[in-house]
Amino acid sequence: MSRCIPEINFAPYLVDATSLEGRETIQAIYDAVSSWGFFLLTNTPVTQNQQTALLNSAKQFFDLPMEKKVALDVANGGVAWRGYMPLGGEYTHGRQDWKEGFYVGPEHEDDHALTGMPLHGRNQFPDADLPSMRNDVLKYLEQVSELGKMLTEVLSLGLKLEKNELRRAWLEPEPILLFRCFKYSPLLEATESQSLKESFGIGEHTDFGYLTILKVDSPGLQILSPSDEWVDVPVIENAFIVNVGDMLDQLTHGRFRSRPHRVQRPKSVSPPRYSFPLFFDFAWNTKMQRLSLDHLPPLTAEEQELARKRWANTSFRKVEGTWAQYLAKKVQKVFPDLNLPDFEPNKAPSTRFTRVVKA
Ligand SMILES: O=C(O)CCC(=O)C(=O)O
Ligand SMILES: [Fe+2]
Repeated sequence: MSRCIPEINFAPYLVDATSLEGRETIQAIYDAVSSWGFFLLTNTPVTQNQQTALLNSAKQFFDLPMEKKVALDVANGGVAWRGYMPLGGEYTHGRQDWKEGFYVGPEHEDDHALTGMPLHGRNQFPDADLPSMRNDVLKYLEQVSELGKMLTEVLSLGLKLEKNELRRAWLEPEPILLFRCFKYSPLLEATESQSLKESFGIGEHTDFGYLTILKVDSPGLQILSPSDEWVDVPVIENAFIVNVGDMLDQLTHGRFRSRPHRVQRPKSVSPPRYSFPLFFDFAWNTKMQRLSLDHLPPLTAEEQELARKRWANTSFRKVEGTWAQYLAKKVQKVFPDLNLPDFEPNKAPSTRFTRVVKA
């Protein structure tokens, strides 16, 4: 097994999914998610212009004076969970992450059927100070979300299902999108305490849901290889890092792997690092049911044992109920004072601990 994360060219699939090269692309993605749980994807339809506009907007946002940013604090956005996340505001396994964030979702009108539910509602953009940011970010989100839908078709085909099967089952009427802009500031050798110097941008974790589609501007992301070694993910301009979340691992009986990763802080002499994960998730009311994959060769005993070990580290016990129930449980951790409806059946495997916000 190579020590490098698989790098996959998406172009042949886009040109003709049924050609030999198109089918090889589907197989390469299937192999990557079944081993590393991660891959680098080049030549996607997400335009270079949109990626540059997003990066520039995010840089300008994080450069705004602090009072402008805290005016958009996620705490003011309520359960929509949108806005500015200050430095040190999030924890992974009880340790403070060292990054600032800006959280975005699709802009839901007040009459949207799910407005008022967790993760739905309006964004908090700095419209007065950075009037172009709203459009730059939302357009990018739209394009990457389209990419997520295409990748869902690829996974469907890879699992020898109908092209539209997973899209219909998982993403209708619309996927849940949790989009984040992160800024990781370099270490300040002179002033920081030893424990802070040893901290991560984001500590070791697995992602929670379906699929993460990540853009980064510089190195820092490390993933645990199939042979359990930490390896650096190289930076390829305009490429995306795609990875499997815990729920996708579960739904595929461990055929696709949700794997640990972490982010190192930039060295003291480096510029800040920016990254843009889109947590591309199942639609709100999607029923959580393991796929019926009996038409595929069964997993080997070793693969099954690896899956069992992955899940042993989570609080996953049952796959049942709707995706909303898992998400609400996660949001409830952030907003414990909220009286959410009965979301009991699932013990969400929330590996990321977030700041508590008093309602
Ligand atoms: O910043 C990165 O490169 C990765 C971020 C990440 O793993 C996450 O937000 O879950
Ligand atoms: Fe992650």
